[in-house]
Amino acid sequence: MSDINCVNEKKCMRKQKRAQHRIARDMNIKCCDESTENLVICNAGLVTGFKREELENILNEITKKYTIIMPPGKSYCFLKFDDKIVAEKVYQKFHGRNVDGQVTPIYLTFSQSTPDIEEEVTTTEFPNGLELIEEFITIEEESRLLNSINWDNNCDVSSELKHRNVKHFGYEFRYDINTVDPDQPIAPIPDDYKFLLDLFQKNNCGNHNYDQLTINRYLPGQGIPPHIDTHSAFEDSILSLSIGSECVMDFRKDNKKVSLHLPARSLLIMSGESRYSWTHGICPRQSDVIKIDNGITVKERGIRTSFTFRKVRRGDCECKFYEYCNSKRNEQMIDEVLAPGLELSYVHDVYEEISRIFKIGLDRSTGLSEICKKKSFEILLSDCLQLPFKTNSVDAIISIAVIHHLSTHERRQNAFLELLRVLRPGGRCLVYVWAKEQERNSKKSTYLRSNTTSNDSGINARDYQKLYNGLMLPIHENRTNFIHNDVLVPWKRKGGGEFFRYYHFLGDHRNENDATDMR
Ligand SMILES: O=C(O)CCC(=O)C(=O)O
Ligand SMILES: [Fe+2]
Repeated sequence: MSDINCVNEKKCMRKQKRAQHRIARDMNIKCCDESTENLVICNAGLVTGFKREELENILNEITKKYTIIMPPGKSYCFLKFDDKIVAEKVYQKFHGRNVDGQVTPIYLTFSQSTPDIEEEVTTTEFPNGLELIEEFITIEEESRLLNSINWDNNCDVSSELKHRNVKHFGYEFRYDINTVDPDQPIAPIPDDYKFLLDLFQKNNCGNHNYDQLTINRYLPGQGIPPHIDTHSAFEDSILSLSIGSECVMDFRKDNKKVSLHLPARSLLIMSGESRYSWTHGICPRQSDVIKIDNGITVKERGIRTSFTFRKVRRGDCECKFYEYCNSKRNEQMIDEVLAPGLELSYVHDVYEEISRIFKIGLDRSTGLSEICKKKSFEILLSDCLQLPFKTNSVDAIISIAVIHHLSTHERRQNAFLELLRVLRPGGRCLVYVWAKEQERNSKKSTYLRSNTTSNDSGINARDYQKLYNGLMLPIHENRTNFIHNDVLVPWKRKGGGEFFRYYHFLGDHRNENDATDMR
């Protein structure tokens, strides 16, 4: 320990609160003011350069029995002790104080749990289904390909993204919605590139009828965020030919990371597990560390151009990697056993919690009903699956923003049936739900238009998954297109922090339609 110096208490609390919200959002871990056997160091982690050994030295002064969990890429870390008395001791001794290895005081908070993750392990073993063919094309072919691209030609479907330039052939891959429209072909893959398609066939490079090509050009310092190419957009087997310069591409799954050196003229084949459940990305750096025969070295990056060939999918993805799949597979993961718990935690509890801000309401939430009662409004506490009305007894019903909170097709259908049951013959009903599609006649909805920050990162919501009873749900990025049918939508609180509400977006024309499916 060096220079024990307790800092301003208010500042400590402010930092603590901010970190608590971040940890709840990132890890779904609730921090608390009462003591538990878990602690979070809010502002020191692998990203801030905090070393496990330094932390061990500090903790060893108090106890030898603890577990340190340092999530990769995070500026905080977790400590687990055998009992809360020890955790309290550690809190008292270190919260708001300077410790060795950190330039600023560290802030601690208790938490209800610790993440169930291991640290990132770098391996050299290729993910299943990943293959790299070096010298796939000749130097002459490489320069022919490079010369064939005219980046100033705006006739092609091209765009200058924040991170790189791209051109598309066959179909446009829309980075804002992470998908292609299979019904809107664009200029086909140019004849100049047909020799590549023949080479793929000759070398048995996965799916042979590639009909979509994206050319990416990366300047030194540019990259592509980690992502999985949208399952519903493309078939299995995605090929990427590197030309002009080499680079290192990182593959990640769970806590595993594989950094793969892609030499110029090499062909990368991603299929099966590596295509469906590992992310791939290129870190925006000026240079890469690569292995050579007699050790490792640093290679400055040049301009790398990649030709990515894919086959546009028609119909649903049938992969077995459900938790990464945006085709209607998410739906299958939510069954009648999980549904009530999911809706309780991520719909009803949220509305109970926020009911204070509503002025009127007719709801399942006791909080909202209380407010109405106090204002002398007529109010019924009820569940949309069991309406407290006689059959054929109601003239008109308005159901606003309710049915999209039910998490299975059957439950949504039952809600519609329940509305129909109570409605008298000739009665009228208006149902209002969130739609998956947010564009009409190529015009974006107000919801999308009110987004002030562009989202051309190529990252899709899948990158923000949240674990619930073994169920993975993507966290939606507000004011962007809905990529998945089942998501958690964050509700930002004015004072910081957020609630997550479960939503099922209806109306995706390729998926079920809960209302019209009823016969
Ligand atoms: O540049 C590459 O090799 C990969 C490009 C890519 O992953 C993509 O466009 O989805
Ligand atoms: Fe990709």
